[in-house]
Amino acid sequence: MIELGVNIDHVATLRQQRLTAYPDPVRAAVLAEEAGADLITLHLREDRRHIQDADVAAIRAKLRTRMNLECAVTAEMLELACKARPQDVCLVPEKREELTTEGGLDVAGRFDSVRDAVNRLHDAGIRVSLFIDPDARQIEAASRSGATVIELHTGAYADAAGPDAQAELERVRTGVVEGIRHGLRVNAGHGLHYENVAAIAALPGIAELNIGHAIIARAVFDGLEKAVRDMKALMVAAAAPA
Ligand SMILES: CC(=O)[C@@H](O)[C@H](O)COP(=O)(O)O
Ligand SMILES: NCC(=O)COP(=O)(O)O
Repeated sequence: MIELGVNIDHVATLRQQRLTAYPDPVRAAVLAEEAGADLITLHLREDRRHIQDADVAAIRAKLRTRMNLECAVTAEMLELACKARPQDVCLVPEKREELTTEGGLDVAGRFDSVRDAVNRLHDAGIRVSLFIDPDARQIEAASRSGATVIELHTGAYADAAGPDAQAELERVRTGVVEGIRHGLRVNAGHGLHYENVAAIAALPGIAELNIGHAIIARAVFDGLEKAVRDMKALMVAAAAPA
């Protein structure tokens, strides 16, 4: 069955905006699990704009499902990830000045450093996913790097309108087929919300969707548990039979 990873970064964004102790991303992670999240995703950014190092340890200790820790390919982050020992690490690109993650990791262009990072994380017993654009060259490089999972960046699909959205959906569909052809587990995420998720969840072979901003935004009005349950129900209803 298709899995939902709930990204709780933006609970921490709200906390960091005032440097208060609330809202607590650990509580958010626990509530999301209780509402049907299959895993919890969090992004420890180099600038620590939302998730903090202490959150990673606290959430790791509490989770009953699994943790998908997103981080950049840097010595500091790899060290922290190996120490935290999440079940999954998703390597992502990062720019300090960006509003949100722009595009996928350039695995083909940074091949040696990505392959070394994958090896190091595998040696620590951590499964590795690479957050990449739905692009045949990047998928091939991801497969050569030794990673067993890719997460296709759906931001371009989410931002597109009209016929462009259909073209971006086709890019993701082709990416899923290509990833599976390389023997990879194929996940997707970024910018997915209650109106655009069904078409992605319906792609045959897609394993997991990681969704944060839209769920946390919906939670303001509906509560986190309902926001998670409703997203999961949309995904499951749309998903192609295995
Ligand atoms: C890699 C990714 O898509 C998410 O981690 C997302 O980046 C989280 O939100 P911000 O980009 O606002 O940190
Ligand atoms: N990897 C994508 C993710 O975790 C969530 O992205 P978003 O839904 O917050 O855009």
